Amino acid sequence: MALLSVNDLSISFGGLKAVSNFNMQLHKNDLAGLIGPNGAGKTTVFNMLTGVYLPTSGDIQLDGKSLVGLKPYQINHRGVARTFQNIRLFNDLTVIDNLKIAYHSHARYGLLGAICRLPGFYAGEKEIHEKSMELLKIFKLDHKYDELAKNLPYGEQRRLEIARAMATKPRILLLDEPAAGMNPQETHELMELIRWIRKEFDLTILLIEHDMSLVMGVCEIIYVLDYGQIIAIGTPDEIRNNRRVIEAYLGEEAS
Ligand SMILES: Nc1ncnc2c1ncn2[C@@H]1O[C@H](COP(=O)(O)OP(=O)(O)OP(=O)(O)O)[C@@H](O)[C@H]1O
Repeated sequence: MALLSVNDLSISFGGLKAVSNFNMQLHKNDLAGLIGPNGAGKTTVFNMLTGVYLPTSGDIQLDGKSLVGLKPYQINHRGVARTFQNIRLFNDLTVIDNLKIAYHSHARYGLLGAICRLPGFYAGEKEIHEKSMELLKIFKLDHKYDELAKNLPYGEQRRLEIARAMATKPRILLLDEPAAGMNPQETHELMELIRWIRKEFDLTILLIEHDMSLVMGVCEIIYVLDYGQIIAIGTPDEIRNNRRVIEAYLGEEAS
């Protein structure tokens, strides 16, 4: 059975049908891409998968259970985490505090434990600190744990955002344009990182990306959207040579 099964998902905004009959099956450990010209509907798909938008029709199932109608935090607790096209860090918090917030959303001690500073609170805090440092090490940000997020260079902010998503222990990670604003060297390192976290954390990854070197370099299966509809699904080689895909991108260049 597919881990994530998306069936005939559609959404309209007023008269605009932004996504029509979107279907997708992601299996455990898949590394998939979602591409398409500007305005094709890619982020809208992510927003439906994560509960930001309620689909007009269709279903999204994780392990056979519907996610439709759940709040974003509930979907996150079920195992779906994401990053955003425009980085959304807590800019005035330190690097490590950005991670601790994500861990706290899954902390075992309750509000009473925190307010009354019960023993479980201190044990929990120590564990969260240690886990945050471990994750920062993986993302090569441990030496910057004490810096404000806003002072990190752009590529590091993107890495911190992925680390924060990983702190919620997802089974599926959705990355919205992870290479945006990165130079070729940073993009190359990001590719390695994506491959590595998929393997290390036994993760399923779906990414939106305009950087074709990254998409073609890491994704095993690619879904192509144009005007809200899937126009092709295939391996990087199949997609590279697909006439409809080439035409969709040529149309974008011409406009
Ligand atoms: N909340 C909204 N209200 C109205 N229209 C919306 C809303 N969200 C998205 N749209 C429209 O839906 C369409 C798809 O937008 P979306 O942002 O999903 O495209 P995209 O493929 O992610 O584009 P890009 O690559 O430029 O980020 C666009 O026409 C957009 O204007």
